Formats: sequence, structure tokens, C-alpha cells
Amino acid sequence: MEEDYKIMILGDTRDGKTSFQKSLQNNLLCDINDEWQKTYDWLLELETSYHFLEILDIIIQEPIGELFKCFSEKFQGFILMYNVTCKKSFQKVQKFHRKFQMNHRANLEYVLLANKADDQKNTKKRKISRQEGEQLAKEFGCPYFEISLKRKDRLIGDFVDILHYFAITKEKINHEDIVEDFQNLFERQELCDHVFQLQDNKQIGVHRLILECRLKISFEKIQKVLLTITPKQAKHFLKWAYCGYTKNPYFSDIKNVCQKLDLNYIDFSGAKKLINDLKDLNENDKTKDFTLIIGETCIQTHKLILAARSNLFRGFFFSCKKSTNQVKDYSKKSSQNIQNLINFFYTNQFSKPTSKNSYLELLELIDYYQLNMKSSLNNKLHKAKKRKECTIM
Ligand SMILES: Nc1nc2c(ncn2[C@@H]2O[C@H](COP(=O)(O)OP(=O)(O)OP(=O)(O)O)[C@@H](O)[C@H]2O)c(=O)[nH]1
Repeated sequence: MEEDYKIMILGDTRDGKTSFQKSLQNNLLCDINDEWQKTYDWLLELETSYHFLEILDIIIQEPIGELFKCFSEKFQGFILMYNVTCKKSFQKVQKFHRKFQMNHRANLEYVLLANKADDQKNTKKRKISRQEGEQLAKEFGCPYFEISLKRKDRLIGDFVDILHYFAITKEKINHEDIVEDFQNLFERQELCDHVFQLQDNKQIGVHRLILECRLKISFEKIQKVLLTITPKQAKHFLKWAYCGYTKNPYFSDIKNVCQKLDLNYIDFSGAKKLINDLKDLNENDKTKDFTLIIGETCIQTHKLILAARSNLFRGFFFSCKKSTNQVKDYSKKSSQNIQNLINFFYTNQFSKPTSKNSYLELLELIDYYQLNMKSSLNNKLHKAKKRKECTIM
């Protein structure tokens, strides 16, 4: 099981925080601690992994200043709930958000949840419009959801989407380097081999190999849909298709494009899905277009994957060697370790080196091939390297 991820639901009194969780109780493992602090535990299955999400609903007494420092240290995700019939509650979520910003902690994720959007008859009571809510979510850089606990339709679906959103975000933190490498591959627009036409006579370059292995949809179908959306939306959709993650507020835009393409946004999101697709690619020898030669050993691989994951290869292919389809390895390291490194490009995981020397050699290879080692797991390896410790594996 994966590490748990702590989420807190925050809002003004009487906004519906407790009702929200109670209406979902059939689906949850519920552990209520005491009167003022309720913890709801959720086990979520996402593609190939399970996520344990703990949601805390707590009654907050003013003044709240110091509490936020503590919340932002203990929780990674926040559901900021307000009630569309009350201006004060809308202001309260803005106040909460400001407090978090003041604590300057990176990697906090939010979802803005508007409750009591009951029905048309209730529009007179409504004080905050959908547009105002969406605008605020844009400012927070987070997704916006609108629910009615009275009406209850789509409630489970929305809640599952919220949990998925946090789970995907959590995966991104664990695999920040691979997500960033594929995001960069798209953004740099280098080594592209296909061009999509966009609205306003604009164009965008892509890599066939990546989109084919990720989306498994014909390019004609993608092209048709891209012409129905703005160039900006198209760019965000394609970036998401490369790395499985999107910076909000593009969440709902991408969901809309997915609907047009008959893709399930959730099933196609997240670093785990990206890694699974790359693993499949690694097993498919037919698409491999490059050979790395280490003495007697030849490793078949993909140019694009090498360029995406290693700055040394990126420079190599970019400086006029694009058409080369084989190269000798000059790192003078063992073929096992180089194979380990190539597997890492596809899986974001190293297999355990067999000895201390082999471990040190692998660390040298990371430097030689100029890898991005951002995620916490790989960071550990990198820090250990600086200290030349060999026990961490
Ligand atoms: N009309 C309407 N009423 C709702 C909705 N959701 C919750 N309520 C009502 O709002 C009131 C407050 O709901 P709670 O779930 O207790 O709110 P809370 O945020 O947990 O409140 P505190 O525990 O005081 O922080 C209850 O009377 C609910 O029945 C909704 O979508 N529409």
C-alpha cells in the first residue's frame, strides 16, 4: 500500500462539511474520533495503485492564525468548502487560502467545493455565481466543483473525482522527475516528428511515439478535436497527454477534451499511468530505433526516451546527431549498471545494485548522463551520493 495522504476539509460553520461526508458514508470506512474532530478514511483504487486518503473535518475556533502553520505541515490537500447562498462563507475560504499562502509551503493542493447549489428554484437564494466560484478557483490554481447535498446527484462521482485529483497529485510528488522530463519534452518542441494544426492558423509539434503510446487514438481523431478548442486549451491537453498531470485551472478543460475523445480523464492521468505506458513501450522492440553499445553488449532503446530523460543524450541528438541510430558508451561503466539506468528511464526505478562498488558506479552514471533527480525517492539517492553513504538502498 502507498503512503497515506492527509486531506482536510475547511469551511465556515453550517456550510455542509459534515453533511458532505455523511452523505457518502455508504462508501467509506469511517472512523470518528470525537465530537470536535472527525476523521474519515478512504481507500481509493487508481489504475494500478491504492491510495489511503484521510480526511479531517474539524471545528475551528477563532483566532486561527497559528493553526494554519500546523495544518500546512500535517496535511497535503485541502478541500475549501463554501456555501453559494452566503457571501461570508465565500470570503472565509479566501481568508483560509491567504493564511496558507502566508506559510509559504510548496506542494499544498486545494480543491474549491461550492455547496448548496440546489436547483433553479434556489437561484434567488444564491449569492455567489458559478462564474465567481470558477474565477476564484483560477486564482487559487485549483479545480472547482459545485455540489448540492440536498439534490445529491453526481455527488459520489464528484467526490471520487476530488479524491482522484488528490491521489494523482500525490503520485506527481513521488515521481516529480519523470513528470517534469516528459512535460519538458513537449514544451521544448525539439525532435518533433508530427505537426497538429490548431485554430487561428497556429501549429504545434508533437512526438508520434509518445502520443501513440499514451493515448492510443488515431491522429485524425485528435486533429479534429484540437480544431474545436482554443490553441491554449490544445497546448494544455497535449502537455497533460505527455506527462499525466496538469497544472490547474486546466483540469476541467482537459476533462472536456477527454470526453470528446472518449477518454476517461482519471484512467489516463497520473505518473503511474505514464510509467505503465513507458514500461509497455520498453517491451515493444519494434519501435526501438537506437542501440547503445557497451563492449560486447548492445542495448536497444528509443532515442526520444533517452533525450527526454538524460541531458547528455538530449545534447547529443540535438547537436546534429538526430539521424544516428547507434553510439558507443564512453562512461566505462558495467553493462548491468547501464541497463539498470536505461530501465530507470522507462520505470523511474532503479533495481538494487549488487555491491557497494556497483552502487557507487550507478551514482557516477547518474552524473555522467545528467539525470533529473527531483522526486523524493531519487533525491534520497542523490543526497546519499553527496555523503558517499552506501546503506540507503
Ligand atoms: N439546502 C441545502 N442545505 C444543505 C446542503 N448541505 C447541507 N445543508 C444543510 O446545512 C446545515 C449545516 O450542515 P452541516 O453539515 O452540519 O455543516 P458543517 O459545515 O459541518 O457545520 P459545522 O459543524 O457547524 O462546521 C444542515 O442543516 C444541512 O442539512 C445543501 O446542499 N443544500
